[in-house]
Amino acid sequence: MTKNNDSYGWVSPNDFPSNLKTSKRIINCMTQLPNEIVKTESGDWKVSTLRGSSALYASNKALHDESEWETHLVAWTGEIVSNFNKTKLFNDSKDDEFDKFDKDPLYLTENDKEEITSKIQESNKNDNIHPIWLLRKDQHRWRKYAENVLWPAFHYMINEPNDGKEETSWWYDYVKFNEAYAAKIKQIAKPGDIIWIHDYYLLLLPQLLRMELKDVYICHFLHIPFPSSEYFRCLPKRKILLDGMLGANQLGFQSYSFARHFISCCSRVNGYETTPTEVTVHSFTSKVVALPLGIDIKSLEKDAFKPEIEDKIKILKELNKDRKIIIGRDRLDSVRGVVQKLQAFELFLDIYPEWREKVVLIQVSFTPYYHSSKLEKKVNELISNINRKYSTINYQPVSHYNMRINKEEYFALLRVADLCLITSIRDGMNTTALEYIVCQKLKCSPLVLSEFSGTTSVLQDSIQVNPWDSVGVANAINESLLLSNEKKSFIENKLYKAVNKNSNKDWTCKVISNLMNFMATQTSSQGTPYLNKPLLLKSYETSSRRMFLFDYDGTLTPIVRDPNAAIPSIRLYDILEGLTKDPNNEVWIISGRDQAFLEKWIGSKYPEIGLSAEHGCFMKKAKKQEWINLTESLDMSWQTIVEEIFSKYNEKTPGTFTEKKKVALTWHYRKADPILGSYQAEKCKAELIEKLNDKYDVEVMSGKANLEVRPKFVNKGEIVKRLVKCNDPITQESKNMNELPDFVVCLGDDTTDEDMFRALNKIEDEWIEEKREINKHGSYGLYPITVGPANKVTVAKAYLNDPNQVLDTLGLLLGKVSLFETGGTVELDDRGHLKNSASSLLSKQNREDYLKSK
Ligand SMILES: O=P(O)(O)OC[C@H]1O[C@H](O[C@H]2O[C@H](CO)[C@@H](O)[C@H](O)[C@H]2O)[C@H](O)[C@@H](O)[C@@H]1O
Repeated sequence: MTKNNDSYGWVSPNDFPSNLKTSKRIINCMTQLPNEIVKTESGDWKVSTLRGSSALYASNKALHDESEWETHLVAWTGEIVSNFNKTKLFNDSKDDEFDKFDKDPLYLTENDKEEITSKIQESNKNDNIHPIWLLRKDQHRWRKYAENVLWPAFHYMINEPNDGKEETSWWYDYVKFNEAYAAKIKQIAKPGDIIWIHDYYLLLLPQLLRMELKDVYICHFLHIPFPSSEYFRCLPKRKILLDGMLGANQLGFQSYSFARHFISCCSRVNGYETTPTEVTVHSFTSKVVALPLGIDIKSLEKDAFKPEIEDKIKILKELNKDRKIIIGRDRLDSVRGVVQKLQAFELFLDIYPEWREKVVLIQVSFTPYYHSSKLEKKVNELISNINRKYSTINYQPVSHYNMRINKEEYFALLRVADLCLITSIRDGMNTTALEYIVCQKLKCSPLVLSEFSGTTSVLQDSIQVNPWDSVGVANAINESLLLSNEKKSFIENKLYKAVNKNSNKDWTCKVISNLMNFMATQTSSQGTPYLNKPLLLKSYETSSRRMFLFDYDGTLTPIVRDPNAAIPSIRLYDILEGLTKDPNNEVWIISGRDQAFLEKWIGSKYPEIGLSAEHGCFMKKAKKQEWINLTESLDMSWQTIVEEIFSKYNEKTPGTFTEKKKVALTWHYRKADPILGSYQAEKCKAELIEKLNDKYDVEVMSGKANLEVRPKFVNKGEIVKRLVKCNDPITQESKNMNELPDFVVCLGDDTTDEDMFRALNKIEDEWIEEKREINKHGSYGLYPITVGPANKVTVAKAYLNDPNQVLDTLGLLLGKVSLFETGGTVELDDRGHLKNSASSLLSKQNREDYLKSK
């Protein structure tokens, strides 16, 4: 299918910054295809155009038809409707995992899928459409987490307290939904692609993609509001959701106030480093931008000013005689403020009697499938009241059309109106408001717009109201209807210019060019990615000589104020027990702690664990009693000098103390006043360096609210090197090829742990140089992983946020934790069952039986 070749005014792939690779392709990921798929009674597949989200689909279409970008669309099919069994497809019946009774015609053959795909491509005149098939019996399940949890919270509504069971099953489906997109995109993505993800159904997708794809540019755009951190923090999955979004290089919002809330959540909820326009997590920076969505003005003007519309306008005028027409068009859900609108309109007629019989409100509503009958009842009651109160024999103040009206009637209403009233209590972008402004370019009627709508960021010159202030809204209606023609056209002019300046095409171009400009400033599109846990799991399952090299404080246990209180949790013991039980696992703890601490809390309980104390000064092999001192022959006279300096600072700084180990000495200032503590630490460090550096072979290290001094001769990296490469870490006798580990997980949080990661990276480089064979997952199975905080510079290849996530990850390897708890990722079959799971296999069998029986 060919392009129009009207690339004028489009951002061009040739403008891509020269330091960046481009494939000249954009992969758009949307919640649903722009089509409805129906199986008719004759058994044919019918594909028709879906109503709604027109601005979004228009953006993809124009990119494909007019620009130089090769544009792809990845989207879910939506609920496939079978006319035989409509109710069944949409009912909420419990979907039993085994699909025992699932014999409905939703079983699609590969031929069915091909036929539907080609009909979709034909209907959109676009060959690059890639449907996502998720063919479970209860097709509605894929929407539930997004619509029952995210949507309300993002619109400042919190659900009733609940036991969380239902929400957990919705969450599993949400993860799977995102996962299905990731799997499809992985099949089609190429280096240099822009992957543009839309909206709140796909908040996990950016991170899922970043874990697996290299050299792609990911942007996400949220079409609904983003709430303040006080609301967002109520979501149990708040941290995973933010991390999911932060896999994107650029995050777009409808207005800066939404962007600001997002940034504040990143810093308040996840503790990340932020600026007013950026969030940085493990050296990876996401740009946060406010780019309000625009509409397709050209095609709207063409449609809204067609001759057929004039006839409809005439009829509307005749019906309403010389009365002023106020128009409202809203989805009937709790955030559109229809109740507030009706209350304000009633008040308007109460306090401005001169307008009675002279003004009508034509309210067009459509009830979404998730409608609340309570709301519908309230709206109907209010309308009856107003009409009862103010109707006359030839006048009815409110006409309510609760239906989807056709396009022509909609445009006629927007054009004939004397006022448009939008009182939403929260929305992202109200396209009715934008369309109204375009339709009013000749008549210039005013727009009264809620200040809680994201649309105000574009329509700054509209007459803005607080929908909660009925008197204020009533007054605004009166004043707007009394505006002089001159004033009206002055305002309309400004508003029209604002809408025109931000067309759908402008919005599309701005999202892309902002992303490109930002990427040009970044040295790498990657940063340190979040740990790819499914890959780690696969690698674990297919390896047989595994090593686990753990730092202790801040990695296996959270940092606490008192070093003596940082003792292992029951959960940690349970995990260490599981790991050591497997004869294929060798476990080491490589810590700054002294022997006594490690012996007491680890060695005495798990003699199978090897221990390294005081940053490599001492070692104790698994199942051995004796500790080996690697620093035996060294001069230790520096200890007295260090102790003296530390005690001087202890006296000067309340709350500080010295931890004296056998070799290393640590000065702790966590309990001191934070500002004084850091200040004294800097001075103390300088003094130590001055007194020690030339004379002794020791290192002064800044740790977590501490200063440590230990011999330079050994460090944690040296220990890692010996453990991985040698049969005996003391004699350093090398391992044979077939003795080398095929899986090494090395976890640490502190600067001293970077030595371990560096050592592991060096081993990997050597193995690459030696052209050693890689495993079937494309690596040597070496995993240097850093554990928060997010702002540190690291040489690790992946990150986890905190010790809790460390235990989750280890629990995953031991089969104690589900992948869903960790935010993905899982492989699915085309029905959304876990691939190769019992339910997937049974479902497949049922499908085959069903097809045979036909
Ligand atoms: O190598 P590690 O196992 O990470 O040990 C490093 C140091 O950890 C301990 O201090 C740190 O953790 C304490 C408990 O959470 C905390 O109170 C303190 O502020 C941290 O600096 C330990 O006391 C040191 O001996 C270790 O060298």
